[in-house]
Amino acid sequence: MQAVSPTFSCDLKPMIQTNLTAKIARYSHVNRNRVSVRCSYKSESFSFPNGVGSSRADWQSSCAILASKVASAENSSSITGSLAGQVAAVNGHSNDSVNLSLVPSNTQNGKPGLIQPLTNTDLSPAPSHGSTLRVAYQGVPGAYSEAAAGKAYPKSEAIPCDQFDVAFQAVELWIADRAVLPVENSLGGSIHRNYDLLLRHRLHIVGEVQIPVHHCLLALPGVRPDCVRRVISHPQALAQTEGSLNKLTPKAAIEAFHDTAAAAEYIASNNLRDTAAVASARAAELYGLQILADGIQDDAGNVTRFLMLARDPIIPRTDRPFKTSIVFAAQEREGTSVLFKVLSAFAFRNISLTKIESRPHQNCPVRVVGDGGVGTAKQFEYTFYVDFEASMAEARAQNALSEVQEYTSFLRVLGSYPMDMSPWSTSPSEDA
Ligand SMILES: O=C(O)C(=O)C[C@]1(C(=O)O)C=C[C@@H](O)C=C1
Repeated sequence: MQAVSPTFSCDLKPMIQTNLTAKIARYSHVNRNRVSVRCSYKSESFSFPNGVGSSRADWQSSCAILASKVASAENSSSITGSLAGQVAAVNGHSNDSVNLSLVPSNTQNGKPGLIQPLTNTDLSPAPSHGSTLRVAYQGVPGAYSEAAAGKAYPKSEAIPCDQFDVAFQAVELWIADRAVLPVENSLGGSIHRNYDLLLRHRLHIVGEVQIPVHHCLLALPGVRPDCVRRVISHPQALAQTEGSLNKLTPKAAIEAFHDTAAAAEYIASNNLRDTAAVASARAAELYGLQILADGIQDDAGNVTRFLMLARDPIIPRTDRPFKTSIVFAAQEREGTSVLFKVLSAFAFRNISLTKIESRPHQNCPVRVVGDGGVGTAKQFEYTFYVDFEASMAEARAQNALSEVQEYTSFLRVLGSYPMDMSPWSTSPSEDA
């Protein structure tokens, strides 16, 4: 074992070690007495003074708890960076309701730098945070997901995460109280990754928000559209502006980026005069870019639907329109008719479906069927995601699901939640 501080010794996987060592070093400086750890990653046996188990999961959660103490000490001594106050309204949502200051920013030459999104090496339970709701979203400030988080939870602290998976984990590990993540766009279609993650994680859908997505083409001040050789953005945003980009920058290469606002920030921080980003007007303002073209989405009514996720479900009600989301896999013996039977269970009860999505079955994506002496047929296996317009508090929804259960090998209710019936800029739900 290698000692890294008087109170901490470990033999860790390098990535964890680097991260933790740096944090411990800083933490020790702040409050040396509260860190006392002895651990070993490879042998999977650890001894923490507070007593942790011996599994890898225990180890990971112990790392998380330890790192949270670091974060806690750091937070109480020196949270500095905040973009709050620098940001303007986006998509009709006033920024005065969204606090963007959670993640401490870097400092560059003594000045506050850019907010760093959470990464999965940062995940650790957060310290007590008072009563402000913390909402994880994927992207950096200026992303549409941040606007969605602000619409869903107007008085919240928005927590940027670098990946969708990190936003899920942030809620599971109590770093955040909610996550707001996109699932579909009216032009680009479904965001499949989030469907897969809904199944992999155990969070509940507690609401939905839809926001109009109004894209701009952004570049450094002084750059003309004909100088643009490359356009970067989130793949969904590029898909939603394909027609406009063909006209505006026909010769430019199109490249995918993590999120729209990160693309804008990348251009600004690297002073790229030949590159433009597809992003929001708020991203232009945040990162000091000019708007070369406004409203470049291929359909004026471009809208993205986001799910609000929490550790606990809400109690379904019947006094307002509710939607329920389920996921299921077919029972093998039901064969190809299972989808028809499931959909009939809703149709007979006059329950409208609003969405159906199929994804490869995570455990068994292909099933080998028969062998008539001419080779082996391979049948693709799916999990189906269905949204229907009814509350789980209604008998017709409960009866439909009892019937669906007969045809399925697996059925999970992802959530029963109020539909977003709001005009664009108001909050859809007080329950969630
Ligand atoms: O990149 C962003 O700004 C996001 O919030 C992500 C995202 C997406 O994943 O679809 C969200 C809404 C828009 O449809 C474009 C991109």
